[in-house]
Amino acid sequence: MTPHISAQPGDIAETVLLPGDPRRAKWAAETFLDSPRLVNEVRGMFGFTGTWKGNEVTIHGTGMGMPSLSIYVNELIREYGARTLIRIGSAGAMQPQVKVRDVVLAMTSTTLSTPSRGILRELNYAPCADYGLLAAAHAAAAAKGVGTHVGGIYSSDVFYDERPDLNEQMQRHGILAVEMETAELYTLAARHDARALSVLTISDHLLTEEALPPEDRERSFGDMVEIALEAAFA
Ligand SMILES: O=P(O)(O)O[C@H]1O[C@H](CO)[C@@H](O)[C@H]1O
Ligand SMILES: O=c1cc[nH]c(=O)[nH]1
Repeated sequence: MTPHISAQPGDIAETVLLPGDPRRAKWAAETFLDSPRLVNEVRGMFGFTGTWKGNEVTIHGTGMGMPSLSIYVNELIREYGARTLIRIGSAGAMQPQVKVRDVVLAMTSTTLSTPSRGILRELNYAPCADYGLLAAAHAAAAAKGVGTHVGGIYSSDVFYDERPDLNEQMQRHGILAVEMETAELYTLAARHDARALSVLTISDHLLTEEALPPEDRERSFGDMVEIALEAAFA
């Protein structure tokens, strides 16, 4: 038990899928896992453990933003032994070829800062995905025929951005999409010798200003859940 997770030792699988939204965790567990059982609900942050094709999987919310994700990922890795951590998140497209509902596999993530800045100090550390997970997710996405993009994303500390000049530079440098957690997830996984990947679905478009409603973000991104599960056990 930790300050934020009430699961008993053994209740959390080595493979953990990590949506920001705890209600996406509930939906994904009830939709894709066999025999899902609630293992955490401290602060309303749901975690469920079940099986997928006979493999044990936990799906646990992280909340929004890197400080919140950092709490859950530290506890999942250090106290519960999680070894494969795959974020299943929503993101805003930053390039015209990236469409709403496309999938983005984050190879790396640019940031202004992460909670790890305190230990990395002046180092511009480049967080990167686990290559095996990335390659397996790409193969799974291709087999599904989902519109998929692989490349760099931006992990922001704010949803309501007030730096259009920075977005312009990132668009110029090929950043595919913006979300709020991946840079810290990859940094923590590297520090603890775990595997990590972010599989994202585009929910908003910064150029066209399209935006999906909350219920779609919670309950309709099934392709990314299946891609994450297939990658985890490839
Ligand atoms: O849909 P989730 O996984 O929460 O991800 C994205 O959505 C939230 C903002 O609406 C941020 O957490 C961002 O990273
Ligand atoms: O535009 C968006 C969409 C999802 N998540 C973000 O952080 N930004």
